[in-house]
Amino acid sequence: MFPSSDFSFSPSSLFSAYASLTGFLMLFKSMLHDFVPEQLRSYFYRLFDRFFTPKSKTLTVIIDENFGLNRNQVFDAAEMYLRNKIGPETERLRVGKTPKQKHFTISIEKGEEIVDSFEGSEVKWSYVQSENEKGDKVKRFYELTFEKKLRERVMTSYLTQVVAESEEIKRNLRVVKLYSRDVYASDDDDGCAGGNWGCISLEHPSTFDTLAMDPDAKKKIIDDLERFLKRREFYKRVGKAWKRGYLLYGPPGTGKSSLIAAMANYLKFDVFDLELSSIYDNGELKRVLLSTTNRSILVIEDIDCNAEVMDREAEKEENEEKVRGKVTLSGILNFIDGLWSSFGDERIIVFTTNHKDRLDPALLRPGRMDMHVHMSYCTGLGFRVLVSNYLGLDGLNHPLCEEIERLIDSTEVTPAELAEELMQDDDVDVVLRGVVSFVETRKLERSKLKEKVSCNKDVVIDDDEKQIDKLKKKNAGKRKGKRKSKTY
Ligand SMILES: Nc1ncnc2c1ncn2[C@@H]1O[C@H](COP(=O)(O)OP(=O)(O)OP(=O)(O)O)[C@@H](O)[C@H]1O
Ligand SMILES: [Mg+2]
Repeated sequence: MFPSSDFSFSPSSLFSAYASLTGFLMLFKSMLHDFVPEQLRSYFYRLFDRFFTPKSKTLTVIIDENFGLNRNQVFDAAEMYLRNKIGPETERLRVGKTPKQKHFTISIEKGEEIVDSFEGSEVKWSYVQSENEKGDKVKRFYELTFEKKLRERVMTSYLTQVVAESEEIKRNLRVVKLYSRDVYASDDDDGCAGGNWGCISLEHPSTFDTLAMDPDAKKKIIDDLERFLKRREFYKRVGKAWKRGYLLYGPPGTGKSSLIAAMANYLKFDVFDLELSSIYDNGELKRVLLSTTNRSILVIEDIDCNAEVMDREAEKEENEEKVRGKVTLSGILNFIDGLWSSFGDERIIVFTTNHKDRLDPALLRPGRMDMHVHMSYCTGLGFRVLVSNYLGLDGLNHPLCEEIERLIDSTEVTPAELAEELMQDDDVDVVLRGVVSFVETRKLERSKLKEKVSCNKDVVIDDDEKQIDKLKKKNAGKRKGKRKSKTY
């Protein structure tokens, strides 16, 4: 063992060691200059640099705005990704918005840095903008700096994660479009896919939160949509086109169209609303459908009401001449699961009908429409959603709600009718009394109607009508009186 004092260096010994090393290096350089031919000198200089320049532990990757003649996808992804990573230490930001944008766009200013974490280590982003002598911007790029040991992981996992997250952010910010063949170019049509369709922004406010329907059925639809989105590889593996069909059926005003809007807003998918009566024949149908885009919902409302869509039996009987100039069910089915169905990705097809029983069995065959969703009359639980949306009230907190829920569960009222009632007044008590009288009246009407049907009576029972009238008047009176004296 050496005594510890043998390892200590005095400042003077350090200085003299440094002086001799510097002297040696200068002598080496001058020898190099005098004795080594010029061609070999640069090689020795590089060798010299490599040994004596301190090694950096970090690596910096440059992400240019353009990649060849194209935009660099990683640059665009970084720009989007970093918006959500701006921390309190950032000192300068840029903010902007076009008239059509709903949200502000925030980005970092040149020279600013953003620190992100990846697998427990720091990665540092800085935004650089080079300028020429006149001050014109000539190049924009990001520098991504991280420890060298992370190189493989950053270049694969981290950058993949940046691109994926930026796609998700873009999807959430995207304005959903409603396409129709009846819409022509308007101020609002930027970003329309073109083709045979015009488009406007889908401003429908319906979401799964505002939709009054059985909570289990709602959850089933959301889960189904989620599963569908995640199954790109699955569809490829089993050799099925990546699309999903929903048949929404139920009486008018039960929320079929609202559900479509909720699906579009949830998935951020554009909606292509196809009016079959505007299509001349199967050939045109094919052209029109081929010009729809991926990640979209194709909607054909009231499929049973399209007189031109003949049932298959009738279609078989028609000769070719007659079928030309018509949209046939076969033409549509060919796009659902025939040869033409495999075009495009992430497609959703929705048919709606008020009368499922009138549909051709070919359309109802298992596997054709993947999910049949019954939009039924409002239930007590559905009413709670409406009360919360329209009155901003937790339904359970109002004494009348329990009575209404009970009434609703035992009669047939649509969410549309209840929504209408809930908008009648600003006073919550007045509104809920109105709902009670509306549902009571409906219940009485329904029971009398049923009675008439079951007894096969043609006679309208005067007393019943009077009773309904009386009830209506009484309830209207209740509503007026309520304005003066508040009970709840
Ligand atoms: N389930 C629901 N949840 C919330 N609001 C609803 C619901 N159903 C209907 N409404 C309200 O009623 C209006 C009409 O509903 P919607 O157009 O979705 O019904 P629909 O089933 O498509 O009717 P139709 O068969 O006549 O096309 C909606 O704008 C919404 O305000
Ligand atoms: Mg509808």
